[in-house]
Amino acid sequence: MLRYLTAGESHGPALTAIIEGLPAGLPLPEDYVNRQLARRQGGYGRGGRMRIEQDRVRFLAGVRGGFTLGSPVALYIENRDWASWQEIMGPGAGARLDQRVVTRPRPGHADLAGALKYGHRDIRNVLERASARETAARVAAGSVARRLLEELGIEIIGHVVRIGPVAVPEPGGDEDILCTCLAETGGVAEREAVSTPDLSRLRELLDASPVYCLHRETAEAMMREIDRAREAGDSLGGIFEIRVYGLPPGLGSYVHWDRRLDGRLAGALMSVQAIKGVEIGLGFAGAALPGSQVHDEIFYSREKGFYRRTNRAGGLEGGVTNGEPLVLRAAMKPIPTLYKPLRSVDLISKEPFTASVERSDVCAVPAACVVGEAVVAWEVAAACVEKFGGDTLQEMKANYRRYFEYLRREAAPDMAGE
Ligand SMILES: Cc1cc2nc3c(=O)[nH]c(=O)nc-3n(C[C@H](O)[C@H](O)[C@H](O)COP(=O)(O)O)c2cc1C
Ligand SMILES: C=C(O[C@@H]1CC(C(=O)O)=C[C@@H](OP(=O)(O)O)[C@H]1O)C(=O)O
Repeated sequence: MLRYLTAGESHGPALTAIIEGLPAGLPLPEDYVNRQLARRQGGYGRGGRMRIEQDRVRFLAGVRGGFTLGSPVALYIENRDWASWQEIMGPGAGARLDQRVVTRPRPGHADLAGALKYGHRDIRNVLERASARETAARVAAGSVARRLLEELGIEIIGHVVRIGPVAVPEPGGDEDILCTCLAETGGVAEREAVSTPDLSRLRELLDASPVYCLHRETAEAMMREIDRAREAGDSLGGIFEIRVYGLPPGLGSYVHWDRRLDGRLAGALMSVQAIKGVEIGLGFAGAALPGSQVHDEIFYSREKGFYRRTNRAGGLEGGVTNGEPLVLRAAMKPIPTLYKPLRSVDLISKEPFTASVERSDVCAVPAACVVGEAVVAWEVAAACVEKFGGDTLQEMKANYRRYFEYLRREAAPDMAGE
């Protein structure tokens, strides 16, 4: 079983995670994880904190000579902002603590609900852990899962499909992803067509840039919208889409509610801070259509085996992967910390106030998309470990190969050479 826990406060010394259940022998360079951490930090619309942090992972346990040992992997990401917060966050926090107590809950954040739940009179005790700073640890853990999936030929790609009122026109189809990459500086890279079987160019583009969207014009309009929100002291949410390619049929199960992969994926995405909706395949649009326009008809040829011409189910039927790419979308609400003040009430004095803000992201949908890729990678890798098991990567790959041989024998005898 693959599992992980994270710990760490936003302005504490560091974030940590412990991962358990990885096979031994998985090549795991720190730089691989660092590339994903850098992608999460980027994206148009982020605030001042991202200029302070330079997230880099350090493996404290479970990795030796660049390979996993089969023992728990402990990882560590330093908070550079800690240097400015030691007096407030450190064990010696004393006199200054009284002056810096936070008693003004922000609507939309965990502040009020968290303070009431845990009996805190200083909202800092809530916001430090509720903060999406924690997603750096989740991306690090998810990158480890992603590395494992790469060994099995499984690819994960995410892209932004909506920022506030600006959405990409319907993507062309399942066959092609048209990708436009935007650097944080606002530079727009060449528009390129990338076909799904050849994902290497797309991966290169995405590695180079954290902000991406299917269409150049739309991406530019999204950035203008973020500028407008910043000038108005407001914030924006949006939607991102995650696709997973190269999956075998048969991950997850219909036999029990908590083994359904659709539920696990939706839960993982929904657990990301500020995510308020998740769709699989057609999702909510399917509710308005007749069944004949929703379900993916099944075809068979001796060369291909069973196949579909459409993928409206988003790669999942009965909570089980059906061999088509996974297509998942998540909706993020606008950032709750606003420069434009919203009304609230002081936790202690009960006096009404309008909030003042020191710094905040205006829009973090591209960053959330990278987090989305990570949590999806985690769930898919967990399902692979369940199905293919193995104490070593070699054993897991051999089990994986045998399963494919079985599928070929059953479904496409010609491909198995029979
Ligand atoms: C990558 C990322 C960055 C975020 N940045 C901020 C931020 O700068 N300010 C803020 O108030 N909320 C930010 N949020 C959202 C809050 O963390 C989130 O709204 C809060 O934890 C409450 O949880 P909920 O929105 O799921 O109810 C961010 C979320 C993500 C995923
Ligand atoms: C630190 C990160 O995001 C933070 C998430 C966050 C929140 O309330 O969720 C609030 C902001 O923190 P601060 O108040 O320190 O600027 C963001 O910068 C990060 O993504 O690494």
